[in-house]
Amino acid sequence: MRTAFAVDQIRAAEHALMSRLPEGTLMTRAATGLAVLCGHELARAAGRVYGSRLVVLAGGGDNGGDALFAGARLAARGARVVAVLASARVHAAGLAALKAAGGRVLPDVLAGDETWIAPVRDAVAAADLVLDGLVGIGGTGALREPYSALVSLVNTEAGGQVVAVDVPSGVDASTGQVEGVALRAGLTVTFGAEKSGLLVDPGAEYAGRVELVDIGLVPYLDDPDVVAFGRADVAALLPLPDRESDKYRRGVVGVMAGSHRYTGAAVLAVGGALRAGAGLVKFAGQREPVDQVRVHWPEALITELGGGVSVHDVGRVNSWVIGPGMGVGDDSLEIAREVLAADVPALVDADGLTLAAREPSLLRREAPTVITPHVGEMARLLGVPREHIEAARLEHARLAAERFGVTVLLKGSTTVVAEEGRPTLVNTTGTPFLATGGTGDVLAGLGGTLLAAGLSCYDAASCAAYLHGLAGRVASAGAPLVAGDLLTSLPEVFASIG
Ligand SMILES: NC(=O)C1=CN([C@@H]2O[C@H](COP(=O)(O)OP(=O)(O)OC[C@H]3O[C@@H](n4cnc5c(N)ncnc54)[C@H](OP(=O)(O)O)[C@@H]3O)[C@@H](O)[C@H]2O)[C@@H](O)CC1
Ligand SMILES: [K+]
Repeated sequence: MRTAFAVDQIRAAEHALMSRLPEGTLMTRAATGLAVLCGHELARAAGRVYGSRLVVLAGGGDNGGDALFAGARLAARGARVVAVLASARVHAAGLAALKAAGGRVLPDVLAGDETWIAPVRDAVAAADLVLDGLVGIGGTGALREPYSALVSLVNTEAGGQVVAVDVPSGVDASTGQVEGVALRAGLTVTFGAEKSGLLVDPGAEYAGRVELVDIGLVPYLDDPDVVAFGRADVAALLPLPDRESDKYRRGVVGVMAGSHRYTGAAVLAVGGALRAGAGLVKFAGQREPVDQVRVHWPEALITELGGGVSVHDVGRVNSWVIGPGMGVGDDSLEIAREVLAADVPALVDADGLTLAAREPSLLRREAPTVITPHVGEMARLLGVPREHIEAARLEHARLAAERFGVTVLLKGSTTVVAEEGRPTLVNTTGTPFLATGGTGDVLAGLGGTLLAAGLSCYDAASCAAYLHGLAGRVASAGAPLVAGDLLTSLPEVFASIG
């Protein structure tokens, strides 16, 4: 499991650790680790450290100090290092060390004219490696000049590897938010512990690969702010059938999905539930989706609603999945009320969420509830513009979890699972090719089966996101996928989890 922390947590741990160590120890540890990793990058890119070209961008705080000390170490190994100073108050000892090791300082960025641009651009374009020590966890708000101009220049001109020190400058280390410009790194070398903003888009995208340098902070950290599951975490939670299992013990999933317009949603949601290993799937819906589910999934038990047949006729289930393609009219609302009155865990998706935006009491349930909105649905639920949600995914997922008292799985470029009292989970599997119609229906079915098998909402949502993302990767292999491909990939994905 990867764990990540907010800036105030890092600061508290840093404080506790620093009080036990001679001054400068932590920066030495950080800069040493940074220099080693940069050395590897240079060896890979330029074949060797000796004679390679390095540009160090240094801001006015300790982030710049780390970069200057690391630059000094690489200069001592024969790298040709030039520093660009973005502040009049750069770390004095770091700068002295760099100069003593043979590093040079480029013309004054702060002179107020534009004479610095051409030499800095040439140096950045020719560099095997650019080290971004402009701003780390001390950054607040959008980057100011000249930091933002330097970052834009690196983003457009860098010819070699770009390494961010601790955090890419311009990315909020706690949230991953980017106001204005931020540095696009190929590698981020972070100190002590991962920062939450490195795991969540847009920050995660700017960070590139993340390497952690241990500086002894871990014993001083409290519970993580954000976690990401790995294969072993999912394997430990997934229920595998044993000799004692029968279909009822494995879990019975009720699926209420589809409508005369959207029959495919029902087929995909039922497929997701079956392929996730449900003991039994009971499908309830209108005639058209019923016909389609019957053809595609003879394994499902079917209840056709209407003509005096209601949700109650479905009988006992261990969980409900409700919403994909079910419609948002008054009939659908009535069905949603009946389903969500059941005393079993429920996963509410798609049209079910549109209905809940209309009638929030639908989500006020005694039994546990997972909601699986995409950004547009979340915008409707919370009544905020979708751009705000895209920019601040952690904040809005947590807000919805708190406001509605449910577990939230917010889909998108980074899928996030939020529940009060638990660290927010960030899903690291997936592919942009998953952004296509119907994939959410499969996810809903998958999550519903894990709920029926007895996983908590948090675990079910987190495992479903992980498995779904892996299925997307297997199905796409770098090419477009269709939602049905996920169903074909799921057996391989489950087998690989073991
Ligand atoms: N945690 C640890 O255990 C360890 C931490 N270490 C390192 O310390 C780093 C934190 O150092 P830090 O506290 O000095 O802050 P830092 O990130 O350099 O930023 C402050 C500078 O940025 C500037 N600035 C801010 N916002 C800005 C904006 N929007 N636009 C432009 N400028 C902006 C701000 O300017 P000012 O507001 O003062 O004008 C100031 O000059 C941390 O990330 C890690 O690298 C390691 O050495 C050892 C172990
Ligand atoms: K940085």
